[in-house]
Amino acid sequence: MSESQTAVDLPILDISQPLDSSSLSSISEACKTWGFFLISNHGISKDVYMRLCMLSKQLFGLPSDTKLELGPLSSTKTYTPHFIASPFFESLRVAGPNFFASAQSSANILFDQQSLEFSEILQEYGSKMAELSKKIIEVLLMCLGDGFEKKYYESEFKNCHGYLRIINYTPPQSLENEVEGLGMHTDMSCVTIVYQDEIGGLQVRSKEGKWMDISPFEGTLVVNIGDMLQAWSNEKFRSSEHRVILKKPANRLSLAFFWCFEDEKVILAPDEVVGEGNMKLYKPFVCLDYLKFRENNVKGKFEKVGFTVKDFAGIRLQI
Ligand SMILES: O=C(O)CCC(=O)C(=O)O
Ligand SMILES: [Fe+2]
Repeated sequence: MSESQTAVDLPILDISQPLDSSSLSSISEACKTWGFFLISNHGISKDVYMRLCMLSKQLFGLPSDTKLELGPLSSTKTYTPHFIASPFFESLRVAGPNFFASAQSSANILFDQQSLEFSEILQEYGSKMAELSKKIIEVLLMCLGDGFEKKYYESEFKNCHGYLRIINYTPPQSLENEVEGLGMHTDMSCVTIVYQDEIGGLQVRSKEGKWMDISPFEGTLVVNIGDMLQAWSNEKFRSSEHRVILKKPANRLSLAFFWCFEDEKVILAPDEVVGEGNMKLYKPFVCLDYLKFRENNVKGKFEKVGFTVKDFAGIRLQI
């Protein structure tokens, strides 16, 4: 089957404009069906993106021993080396809200001379992502109900925080079989914003279990719903399984920004979000307890063992 036949057609939200009712309904629908949509006019210039890519490539090009000084066994634990997520995957985590300081502490260990450029650009990118995340949460609250952004933004989402993962996928040796760069998973965040390069390979699993391409689309970023928001919205939004397939013998770079509830938050869908006559699908749970639950399980393998947010806090009907 050709690529175009399996690509999913996602709505594009112009995040710089006030929302009209037709885009609100297409975003609602996409979040329900796919848990994914695209945003345009996001305010990240091509120049900032290119500079960040260049610096990231430099960083991942360093010798393995150097990178390992950042993790996973070192005190910083910001670097995830190959073979943890997959043989092709490596990543660097930069934590907010002070992205500058977080990037600087990694750069100090990696680079001999001070790399101010790296930290400055990450501060710019990270703070822009935090701003976008806030806007996206407001839009999603509007999707859930009239006036809900006023009602719930301050009381529920104001302590959200974000972190960035710069991901490098090294090219596979052979492309004869489909190669997974990152196995099937759901994100634990409220929302994730992904800047994927032109290589492609990000896929979402349909409710029927079919893998669909999320093709790169110039000028847009990919937004997806995570487990925290699936639970908080009582499944009005879907946290979909997704993965990355390596189809080309080329390096792939992506920037994934995760916007999450604070660790101590108790996640519980408000009655009004659940809606009259509907059942609550999740027991209240503490955010950090879910994160720990996921950490203690082997990464990936969602099909085999139950460890989604549904398994953790879902209310099961007695039949
Ligand atoms: O690399 C990508 O395009 C997506 C990465 C992703 O799904 C993740 O890091 O959770
Ligand atoms: Fe993901």
